[in-house]
Amino acid sequence: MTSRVVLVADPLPATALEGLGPGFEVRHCDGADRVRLLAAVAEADALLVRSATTVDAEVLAAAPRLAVVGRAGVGVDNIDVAAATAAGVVVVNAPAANVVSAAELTCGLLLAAARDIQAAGRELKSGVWRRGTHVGTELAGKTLGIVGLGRIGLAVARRMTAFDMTVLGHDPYATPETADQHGLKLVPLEELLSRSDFITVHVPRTPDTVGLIGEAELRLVKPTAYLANVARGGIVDEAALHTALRESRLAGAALDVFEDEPCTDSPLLGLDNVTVTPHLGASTREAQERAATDVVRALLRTLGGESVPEALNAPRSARG
Ligand SMILES: NC(=O)C1=CN([C@@H]2O[C@H](COP(=O)(O)OP(=O)(O)OC[C@H]3O[C@@H](n4cnc5c(N)ncnc54)[C@H](O)[C@@H]3O)[C@@H](O)[C@H]2O)C=CC1
Ligand SMILES: O=C(O)CCC(=O)C(=O)O
Repeated sequence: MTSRVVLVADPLPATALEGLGPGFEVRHCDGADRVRLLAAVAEADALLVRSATTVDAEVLAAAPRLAVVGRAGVGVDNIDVAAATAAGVVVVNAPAANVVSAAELTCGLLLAAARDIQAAGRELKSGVWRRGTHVGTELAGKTLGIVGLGRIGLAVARRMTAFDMTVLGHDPYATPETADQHGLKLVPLEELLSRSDFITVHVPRTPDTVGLIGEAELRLVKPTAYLANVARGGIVDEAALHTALRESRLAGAALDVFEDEPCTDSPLLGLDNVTVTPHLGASTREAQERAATDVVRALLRTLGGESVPEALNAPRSARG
Protein backbone atom coordinates (compact mmCIF):
# COMPACT_ATOMS: atom_id res chain seq x y z
CA MET A 1 0.00 0.00 0.00
CA THR A 2 1.36 3.47 -0.85
CA SER A 3 1.82 5.82 2.09
CA ARG A 4 -0.44 8.80 2.43
CA VAL A 5 1.34 12.11 2.67
CA VAL A 6 0.83 14.31 5.74
CA LEU A 7 2.27 17.78 5.17
CA VAL A 8 3.21 19.56 8.41
CA ALA A 9 3.37 23.31 7.72
CA ASP A 10 3.93 24.69 11.24
CA PRO A 11 6.20 23.26 13.98
CA LEU A 12 4.59 20.36 15.86
CA PRO A 13 6.12 17.98 18.43
CA ALA A 14 7.70 14.97 16.69
CA THR A 15 6.40 12.59 19.37
CA ALA A 16 2.79 13.34 18.40
CA LEU A 17 3.51 12.88 14.70
CA GLU A 18 4.92 9.41 15.44
CA GLY A 19 1.33 8.49 16.36
CA LEU A 20 0.44 8.60 12.67
CA GLY A 21 2.06 5.23 12.25
CA PRO A 22 3.63 3.51 9.22
CA GLY A 23 0.82 4.18 6.74
CA PHE A 24 1.82 7.83 6.48
CA GLU A 25 4.77 9.73 5.11
CA VAL A 26 5.35 12.92 7.08
CA ARG A 27 6.76 15.85 5.11
CA HIS A 28 7.56 19.30 6.48
CA CYS A 29 7.44 22.75 4.91
CA ASP A 30 7.35 26.32 6.18
CA GLY A 31 3.72 27.35 5.73
CA ALA A 32 4.72 31.03 5.77
CA ASP A 33 6.67 30.41 2.55
CA ARG A 34 3.75 30.57 0.17
CA VAL A 35 5.59 29.26 -2.91
CA ARG A 36 6.89 26.20 -1.05
CA LEU A 37 3.50 25.58 0.58
CA LEU A 38 1.66 25.65 -2.76
CA ALA A 39 4.18 23.24 -4.28
CA ALA A 40 4.25 20.85 -1.31
CA VAL A 41 0.50 20.68 -0.80
CA ALA A 42 0.04 19.33 -4.35
CA GLU A 43 0.97 15.83 -3.12
CA ALA A 44 -0.58 16.03 0.35
CA ASP A 45 -3.46 13.87 1.56
CA ALA A 46 -3.55 15.76 4.86
CA LEU A 47 -2.24 19.15 5.97
CA LEU A 48 -1.39 19.96 9.60
CA VAL A 49 -1.06 23.59 10.72
CA ARG A 50 -1.04 25.85 13.78
CA SER A 51 -1.98 29.52 13.46
CA ALA A 52 0.86 30.80 11.28
CA THR A 53 -0.17 29.06 8.03
CA THR A 54 -3.08 30.47 6.06
CA VAL A 55 -5.13 27.79 4.33
CA ASP A 56 -7.21 29.69 1.81
CA ALA A 57 -8.94 28.86 -1.47
CA GLU A 58 -5.65 29.10 -3.37
CA VAL A 59 -3.98 26.50 -1.14
CA LEU A 60 -7.01 24.22 -1.39
CA ALA A 61 -7.08 24.55 -5.19
CA ALA A 62 -3.40 23.54 -5.31
CA ALA A 63 -4.13 20.35 -3.34
CA PRO A 64 -6.12 17.88 -5.46
CA ARG A 65 -5.51 14.93 -3.10
CA LEU A 66 -6.21 16.78 0.13
CA ALA A 67 -8.83 15.11 2.33
CA VAL A 68 -8.31 16.80 5.69
CA VAL A 69 -6.80 19.95 7.21
CA GLY A 70 -5.87 19.55 10.87
CA ARG A 71 -5.49 22.64 13.05
CA ALA A 72 -3.37 21.83 16.11
CA GLY A 73 -5.21 24.32 18.28
CA VAL A 74 -8.58 26.01 18.74
CA GLY A 75 -9.14 28.92 16.33
CA VAL A 76 -9.73 27.98 12.67
CA ASP A 77 -9.86 31.55 11.41
CA ASN A 78 -6.64 30.92 9.43
CA ILE A 79 -8.50 28.26 7.43
CA ASP A 80 -11.18 29.02 4.84
CA VAL A 81 -13.61 26.44 6.19
CA ALA A 82 -16.31 27.27 3.61
CA ALA A 83 -13.88 26.79 0.72
CA ALA A 84 -12.60 23.56 2.30
CA THR A 85 -16.13 22.23 2.70
CA ALA A 86 -16.96 23.13 -0.91
CA ALA A 87 -13.84 21.23 -1.98
CA GLY A 88 -14.82 18.20 0.10
CA VAL A 89 -11.95 18.75 2.55
CA VAL A 90 -12.71 18.12 6.21
CA VAL A 91 -11.32 20.58 8.78
CA VAL A 92 -10.54 19.22 12.25
CA ASN A 93 -9.06 20.99 15.27
CA ALA A 94 -8.08 20.36 18.89
CA PRO A 95 -10.71 22.39 20.74
CA ALA A 96 -9.74 21.52 24.29
CA ALA A 97 -5.96 21.25 24.01
CA ASN A 98 -4.98 24.87 24.69
CA VAL A 99 -7.61 25.88 27.22
CA VAL A 100 -5.47 25.73 30.37
CA SER A 101 -2.48 27.40 28.74
CA ALA A 102 -4.51 30.22 27.19
CA ALA A 103 -6.38 30.78 30.46
CA GLU A 104 -3.17 30.82 32.48
CA LEU A 105 -1.55 33.32 30.11
CA THR A 106 -4.65 35.51 30.37
CA CYS A 107 -4.44 35.51 34.16
CA GLY A 108 -0.73 36.29 33.91
CA LEU A 109 -1.37 39.20 31.56
CA LEU A 110 -4.11 40.61 33.80
CA LEU A 111 -1.70 40.51 36.75
CA ALA A 112 1.14 41.91 34.65
CA ALA A 113 -1.02 44.81 33.47
CA ALA A 114 -2.32 45.56 36.96
CA ARG A 115 1.20 45.71 38.42
CA ASP A 116 3.11 47.08 35.40
CA ILE A 117 5.37 44.02 35.56
CA GLN A 118 6.59 44.13 31.96
CA ALA A 119 7.58 47.82 31.94
CA ALA A 120 9.16 47.64 35.42
CA GLY A 121 11.20 44.58 34.44
CA ARG A 122 12.35 46.15 31.19
CA GLU A 123 13.38 49.29 33.08
CA LEU A 124 15.31 47.41 35.76
CA LYS A 125 17.15 45.32 33.18
CA SER A 126 18.23 48.55 31.52
CA GLY A 127 19.81 49.58 34.82
CA VAL A 128 17.05 51.80 36.24
CA TRP A 129 15.78 51.06 39.77
CA ARG A 130 12.60 53.13 40.00
CA ARG A 131 9.68 52.21 42.23
CA GLY A 132 7.48 55.29 42.28
CA THR A 133 6.27 55.09 38.69
CA HIS A 134 5.08 51.49 38.92
CA VAL A 135 2.32 51.79 41.50
CA GLY A 136 -0.33 49.30 40.43
CA THR A 137 -3.77 48.23 41.48
CA GLU A 138 -5.04 45.16 43.39
CA LEU A 139 -7.35 42.65 41.76
CA ALA A 140 -9.16 41.74 44.99
CA GLY A 141 -12.54 43.40 45.28
CA LYS A 142 -12.48 44.48 41.62
CA THR A 143 -14.83 43.41 38.84
CA LEU A 144 -13.66 41.23 35.96
CA GLY A 145 -15.76 41.24 32.78
CA ILE A 146 -15.38 38.21 30.52
CA VAL A 147 -16.62 38.50 26.93
CA GLY A 148 -17.12 34.94 25.65
CA LEU A 149 -17.92 32.23 28.15
CA GLY A 150 -16.61 29.20 26.30
CA ARG A 151 -13.85 26.90 27.44
CA ILE A 152 -11.19 29.57 27.95
CA GLY A 153 -13.47 32.32 29.27
CA LEU A 154 -14.88 30.00 31.93
CA ALA A 155 -11.41 28.70 32.82
CA VAL A 156 -10.34 32.33 33.39
CA ALA A 157 -13.45 32.90 35.53
CA ARG A 158 -12.62 29.93 37.78
CA ARG A 159 -9.05 31.11 38.25
CA MET A 160 -9.72 34.81 38.79
CA THR A 161 -12.44 34.09 41.35
CA ALA A 162 -9.57 32.85 43.53
CA PHE A 163 -8.21 36.42 43.41
CA ASP A 164 -11.44 37.58 45.10
CA MET A 165 -12.74 39.25 41.96
CA THR A 166 -16.42 39.67 41.17
CA VAL A 167 -17.02 38.20 37.71
CA LEU A 168 -19.44 39.47 35.06
CA GLY A 169 -19.87 37.61 31.80
CA HIS A 170 -21.34 38.29 28.38
CA ASP A 171 -22.10 35.54 25.89
CA PRO A 172 -25.31 35.31 23.87
CA TYR A 173 -25.17 31.52 24.10
CA ALA A 174 -24.39 31.15 27.82
CA THR A 175 -27.09 29.72 30.08
CA PRO A 176 -28.04 30.88 33.60
CA GLU A 177 -26.96 27.41 34.83
CA THR A 178 -23.44 27.95 33.49
CA ALA A 179 -23.34 31.37 35.13
CA ASP A 180 -24.50 29.93 38.48
CA GLN A 181 -21.98 27.09 38.33
CA HIS A 182 -19.16 29.59 37.83
CA GLY A 183 -20.39 32.18 40.32
CA LEU A 184 -20.71 34.88 37.69
CA LYS A 185 -23.46 37.22 36.55
CA LEU A 186 -24.58 37.40 32.92
CA VAL A 187 -25.00 40.97 31.68
CA PRO A 188 -25.33 42.73 28.32
CA LEU A 189 -22.04 43.74 26.70
CA GLU A 190 -22.58 47.46 27.38
CA GLU A 191 -23.12 46.83 31.09
CA LEU A 192 -20.06 44.59 31.29
CA LEU A 193 -17.91 47.27 29.64
CA SER A 194 -19.11 50.09 31.87
CA ARG A 195 -18.93 48.15 35.18
CA SER A 196 -15.70 46.16 34.82
CA ASP A 197 -12.29 47.11 36.19
CA PHE A 198 -10.67 44.39 34.06
CA ILE A 199 -12.10 43.13 30.76
CA THR A 200 -10.93 40.04 28.92
CA VAL A 201 -12.07 38.81 25.51
CA HIS A 202 -12.45 35.09 24.64
CA VAL A 203 -14.58 34.82 21.49
CA PRO A 204 -13.59 33.27 18.15
CA ARG A 205 -12.70 35.60 15.30
CA THR A 206 -15.64 35.54 12.87
CA PRO A 207 -17.25 38.20 10.66
CA ASP A 208 -19.60 38.88 13.62
CA THR A 209 -16.87 39.41 16.19
CA VAL A 210 -14.38 41.51 14.20
CA GLY A 211 -14.57 44.97 15.79
CA LEU A 212 -16.76 43.67 18.64
CA ILE A 213 -14.86 46.07 20.90
CA GLY A 214 -14.52 49.21 18.82
CA GLU A 215 -14.62 52.98 19.27
CA ALA A 216 -18.19 53.09 20.67
CA GLU A 217 -17.60 50.18 23.08
CA LEU A 218 -14.30 51.63 24.35
CA ARG A 219 -16.12 54.87 25.19
CA LEU A 220 -18.17 52.88 27.75
CA VAL A 221 -15.12 51.62 29.63
CA LYS A 222 -13.90 53.19 32.89
CA PRO A 223 -10.68 55.23 32.51
CA THR A 224 -9.18 53.10 35.30
CA ALA A 225 -9.96 49.80 33.53
CA TYR A 226 -7.59 47.33 31.84
CA LEU A 227 -8.44 45.31 28.72
CA ALA A 228 -6.90 41.96 27.74
CA ASN A 229 -7.15 40.18 24.39
CA VAL A 230 -5.79 36.62 24.24
CA ALA A 231 -8.38 35.60 21.61
CA ARG A 232 -7.68 37.08 18.18
CA GLY A 233 -6.46 40.36 16.77
CA GLY A 234 -9.20 42.49 15.26
CA ILE A 235 -11.86 41.51 17.81
CA VAL A 236 -10.64 44.59 19.66
CA ASP A 237 -10.20 47.33 17.06
CA GLU A 238 -6.51 48.26 17.32
CA ALA A 239 -6.81 51.83 16.04
CA ALA A 240 -9.68 52.55 18.45
CA LEU A 241 -7.74 50.93 21.31
CA HIS A 242 -4.66 52.99 20.53
CA THR A 243 -6.70 56.21 20.57
CA ALA A 244 -8.45 55.27 23.82
CA LEU A 245 -5.11 54.52 25.53
CA ARG A 246 -3.48 57.69 24.22
CA GLU A 247 -6.44 59.77 25.43
CA SER A 248 -6.28 58.05 28.86
CA ARG A 249 -9.80 56.65 28.44
CA LEU A 250 -8.37 53.29 29.53
CA ALA A 251 -5.63 52.54 32.08
CA GLY A 252 -3.91 49.82 30.10
CA ALA A 253 -4.16 46.86 27.76
CA ALA A 254 -2.62 43.38 27.61
CA LEU A 255 -2.41 41.81 24.19
CA ASP A 256 -1.29 38.38 23.03
CA VAL A 257 -2.80 38.68 19.56
CA PHE A 258 -2.77 41.27 16.79
CA GLU A 259 -4.69 42.11 13.63
CA ASP A 260 -1.67 41.28 11.45
CA GLU A 261 0.76 38.65 12.70
CA PRO A 262 3.69 38.52 12.99
CA CYS A 263 3.32 42.03 14.40
CA THR A 264 6.39 44.13 15.10
CA ASP A 265 5.37 47.64 14.11
CA SER A 266 1.96 48.31 15.64
CA PRO A 267 1.73 51.76 17.28
CA LEU A 268 0.37 49.87 20.32
CA LEU A 269 3.87 48.46 20.90
CA GLY A 270 5.11 51.98 21.56
CA LEU A 271 2.76 52.65 24.49
CA ASP A 272 4.08 52.19 28.05
CA ASN A 273 0.73 50.98 29.37
CA VAL A 274 0.45 48.10 26.89
CA THR A 275 1.71 44.69 27.99
CA VAL A 276 2.38 42.36 25.07
CA THR A 277 3.29 38.79 24.18
CA PRO A 278 3.76 37.39 20.64
CA HIS A 279 0.74 35.03 20.44
CA LEU A 280 1.99 32.76 23.22
CA GLY A 281 -1.40 31.60 24.56
CA ALA A 282 -0.81 28.00 23.54
CA SER A 283 2.96 28.03 23.82
CA THR A 284 3.53 25.53 26.61
CA ARG A 285 5.01 22.07 26.25
CA GLU A 286 1.79 20.56 27.57
CA ALA A 287 -0.55 22.42 25.21
CA GLN A 288 1.60 21.77 22.16
CA GLU A 289 1.82 18.07 22.94
CA ARG A 290 -1.92 17.82 23.56
CA ALA A 291 -2.86 19.87 20.48
CA ALA A 292 -0.69 17.80 18.17
CA THR A 293 -1.83 14.50 19.67
CA ASP A 294 -5.51 15.50 19.58
CA VAL A 295 -5.31 16.66 15.97
CA VAL A 296 -3.41 13.55 14.84
CA ARG A 297 -6.14 11.43 16.44
CA ALA A 298 -8.86 13.51 14.71
CA LEU A 299 -6.99 13.21 11.42
CA LEU A 300 -6.76 9.40 11.71
CA ARG A 301 -10.46 9.15 12.54
CA THR A 302 -11.39 11.42 9.63
CA LEU A 303 -9.33 9.51 7.11
CA GLY A 304 -11.17 6.40 8.28
CA GLY A 305 -10.00 2.85 8.01
CA GLU A 306 -7.02 3.79 10.16
CA SER A 307 -7.08 2.29 13.62
CA VAL A 308 -6.13 4.91 16.17
CA PRO A 309 -3.10 3.66 18.15
CA GLU A 310 -3.82 2.91 21.81
CA ALA A 311 -1.44 5.62 22.99
CA LEU A 312 -3.49 8.24 21.14
CA ASN A 313 -6.78 7.00 22.52
CA ALA A 314 -6.06 8.02 26.09
CA PRO A 315 -7.80 11.31 26.85
CA ARG A 316 -5.15 14.01 26.54
CA SER A 317 -7.00 17.25 26.78
CA ALA A 318 -6.89 18.71 30.25
CA ARG A 319 -10.01 20.10 31.84
CA GLY A 320 -9.84 23.88 31.78
N1 LIG B 1 -3.85 33.35 22.15
C1 LIG B 1 -3.85 32.05 21.90
O1 LIG B 1 -2.80 31.44 21.74
C2 LIG B 1 -5.13 31.30 21.85
C3 LIG B 1 -6.27 31.91 21.38
N2 LIG B 1 -7.42 31.21 21.29
C4 LIG B 1 -8.60 31.93 20.80
O2 LIG B 1 -9.57 31.95 21.82
C5 LIG B 1 -10.84 31.75 21.22
C6 LIG B 1 -11.81 31.20 22.25
O3 LIG B 1 -11.42 29.90 22.59
P1 LIG B 1 -12.38 28.91 23.40
O4 LIG B 1 -12.83 29.54 24.66
O5 LIG B 1 -11.68 27.61 23.50
O6 LIG B 1 -13.60 28.81 22.39
P2 LIG B 1 -15.08 28.31 22.70
O7 LIG B 1 -15.67 28.00 21.37
O8 LIG B 1 -15.08 27.29 23.77
O9 LIG B 1 -15.79 29.63 23.28
C7 LIG B 1 -16.06 30.76 22.54
C8 LIG B 1 -17.26 31.43 23.17
O10 LIG B 1 -17.49 32.69 22.55
C9 LIG B 1 -18.89 32.88 22.53
N3 LIG B 1 -19.24 33.94 21.60
C10 LIG B 1 -19.33 33.86 20.24
N4 LIG B 1 -19.69 35.07 19.75
C11 LIG B 1 -19.81 35.90 20.81
C12 LIG B 1 -20.15 37.28 20.95
N5 LIG B 1 -20.43 38.04 19.88
N6 LIG B 1 -20.17 37.83 22.19
C13 LIG B 1 -19.89 37.08 23.27
N7 LIG B 1 -19.58 35.75 23.21
C14 LIG B 1 -19.53 35.19 21.98
C15 LIG B 1 -19.45 31.51 22.18
O11 LIG B 1 -20.82 31.40 22.53
C16 LIG B 1 -18.56 30.61 23.01
O12 LIG B 1 -19.13 30.36 24.29
C17 LIG B 1 -10.55 30.80 20.04
O13 LIG B 1 -11.53 30.91 19.03
C18 LIG B 1 -9.19 31.24 19.57
O14 LIG B 1 -9.31 32.16 18.52
C19 LIG B 1 -7.52 29.91 21.68
C20 LIG B 1 -6.42 29.25 22.17
C21 LIG B 1 -5.13 29.89 22.27
O1 LIG C 1 -1.38 27.29 17.70
C1 LIG C 1 -0.96 28.40 17.92
O2 LIG C 1 0.07 28.79 17.43
C2 LIG C 1 -1.74 29.37 18.75
C3 LIG C 1 -2.93 28.79 19.43
C4 LIG C 1 -4.19 29.46 19.07
O3 LIG C 1 -4.25 30.62 18.79
C5 LIG C 1 -5.41 28.63 19.02
O4 LIG C 1 -5.36 27.46 19.41
O5 LIG C 1 -6.45 29.16 18.58
